[in-house]
Amino acid sequence: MDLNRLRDLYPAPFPDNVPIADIQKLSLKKLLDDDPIETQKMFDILSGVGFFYLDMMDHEKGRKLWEDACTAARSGMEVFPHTPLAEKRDYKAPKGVKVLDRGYQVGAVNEDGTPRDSEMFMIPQHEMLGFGKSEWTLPAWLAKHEERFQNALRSGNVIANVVLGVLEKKLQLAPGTFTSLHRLTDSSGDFLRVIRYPGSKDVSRVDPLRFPPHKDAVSVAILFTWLGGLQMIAPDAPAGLNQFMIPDEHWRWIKPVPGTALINLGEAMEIFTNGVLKAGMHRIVKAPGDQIYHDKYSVLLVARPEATTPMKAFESPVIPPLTAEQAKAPVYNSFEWGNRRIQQLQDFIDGLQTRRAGKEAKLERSW
Ligand SMILES: O=C(O)CCC(=O)C(=O)O
Ligand SMILES: [Fe+2]
Repeated sequence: MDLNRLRDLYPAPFPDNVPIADIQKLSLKKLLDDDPIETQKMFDILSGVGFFYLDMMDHEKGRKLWEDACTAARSGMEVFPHTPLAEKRDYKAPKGVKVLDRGYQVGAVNEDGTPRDSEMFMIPQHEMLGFGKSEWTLPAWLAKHEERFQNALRSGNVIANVVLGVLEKKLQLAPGTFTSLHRLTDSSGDFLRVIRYPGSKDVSRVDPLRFPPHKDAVSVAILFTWLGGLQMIAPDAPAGLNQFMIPDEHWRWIKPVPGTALINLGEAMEIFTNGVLKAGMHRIVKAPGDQIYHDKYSVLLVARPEATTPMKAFESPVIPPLTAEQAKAPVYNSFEWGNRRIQQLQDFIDGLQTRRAGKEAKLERSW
């Protein structure tokens, strides 16, 4: 891969003196060919550590998605720093819709009006590709990039369904059990997210946490990122730690690998398989080493279950049946479930802000 063409995405090297996560790289071509060794590896990873790099370079569908992701990141570079905050904030999600599949979001804002930790915009797949009847349109500051977003969304759905197709087979579920719930045309809250984490000028004063520990409230997440900052919990960290209180020593850096996507599952897959598959916990901190001075961009594509899907376990010889206690829990549909999970994370973030500020503090949100 010609990294010279990607200088803008890799402005500084990843340092070699930080503890990195040991993450395997799988071949998209082999997964598409239903290679028994590669599909078994994927299943083992997704029922264990939860993250793998997917080589985008060994199949045409992967090369296409990689290009689309780089292009989406460059759209972010074009619009984020050059669009007034008020205009960005005008791109809102409708009230009550929490699944974060559309709109602009910014956390804390500096005194000079620039985002402190992160800013992001989301593009809803269903509307962006023109499915269903909808009045929805992109705001003016993003409209020029419409075709790029459409391309990335289409490519992302293809790759998510490769992963889901392998998983349903490994779980001895009927063909289509997962893939029929994640069609490109479904109304499901699938989205493209482009995130910018501003670089720091004064590193001594920065709060390292950019995005608190979380699991994604989705089925499959496909992440492209070029600078460090993303971390996962070390596989040998003690079990049962409070998700928000895990000490730094138990986190490992995820080193971005050119030409790959980082794949993890979200909590929907834990529910569908009653815990056989695992959603990887992750957080984002300031980029390591000299990367800290540069703006970091991420491009995330997610697949979610179709909106009316009941969020409960499927039956299969390899999925443990629900205990009597589990069976008592209410079953939400995918849309309700997604809204509740995001609300819970937001409540947590606001609680954290409040504790830090010593007084009631709610992040300003654009929805
Ligand atoms: O920016 C990243 O590396 C990951 C962002 C993330 O975890 C998310 O948007 O859910
Ligand atoms: Fe995430």
